[in-house]
Amino acid sequence: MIPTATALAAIAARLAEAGIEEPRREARLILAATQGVSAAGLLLLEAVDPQRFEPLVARREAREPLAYILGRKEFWGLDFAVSPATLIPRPDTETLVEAVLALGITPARVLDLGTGTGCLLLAVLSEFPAAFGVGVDISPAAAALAAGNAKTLGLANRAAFCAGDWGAALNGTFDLVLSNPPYIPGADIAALMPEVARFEPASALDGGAEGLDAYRRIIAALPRLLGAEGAAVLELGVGQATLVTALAQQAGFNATTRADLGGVPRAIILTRCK
Ligand SMILES: C[S@@+](CC[C@H](N)C(=O)[O-])C[C@H]1O[C@@H](n2cnc3c(N)ncnc32)[C@H](O)[C@@H]1O
Repeated sequence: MIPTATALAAIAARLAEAGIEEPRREARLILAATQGVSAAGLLLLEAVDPQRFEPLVARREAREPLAYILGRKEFWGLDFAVSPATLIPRPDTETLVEAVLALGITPARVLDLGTGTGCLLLAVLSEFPAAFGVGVDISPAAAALAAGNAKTLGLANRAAFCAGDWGAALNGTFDLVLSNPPYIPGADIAALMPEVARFEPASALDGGAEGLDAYRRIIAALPRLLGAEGAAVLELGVGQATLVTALAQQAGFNATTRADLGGVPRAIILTRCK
């Protein structure tokens, strides 16, 4: 055992050396998780066991994302299990939940294409207690992860998850279609931070040559999947608002955008042109 303060300082120094942006905060989170206490509880621990934290610190030094190491990530105030099968939920994606709430509708049937952890669908279901949702992902492991999250969050009776290629296997229409598709141009992925480029799956990131492949597929499916009064809310990558708006308008949709906290148009809201 070593004194907690000594361990904290040593871990933070190693993480800083590895280029981690918030080394002390992450050191605290790793220590707390491995000693089985909360971050506040760590203050009361006089000594910690290095054997427990060492393997996790080594993984983080190698730039594996903290969320994969701890296996959890918060989104919209809800706790999600995460795994390398899919993207780690991002705060920017909460802009889509805000956009849904701003629509002023009460959706009964919600579809989430590329559901990943299920974070978007489950956050929206948590806001609409009478809604039922379907989440689809090309990765069976992601669909299973999302189903587990629905169960943990007490939403399993209102959510179904399946593996599939966007909406290809689905029949029927939805009041709300959500998607945070892969939208990074393929050639840009290698230059992203190591946590993303080396650890998050290409299937969750790679949007093809211009980053627009998934939008083309999803927008083409919307006329069939969206009810007459329905709305689709899709996440946008930086600088994609104009191009995705053009794709949506060509397909017969009105498009508006909503900015994230950084002022970037992050969500595009599509409704049928009347
Ligand atoms: C950017 S991630 C978003 C995950 C989650 N919705 C979120 O917001 O954190 C994109 C997701 O789309 C899934 N995906 C990629 N291609 C797909 C396809 N053809 N059909 C269905 N899902 C697909 C990926 O496996 C990944 O989970």
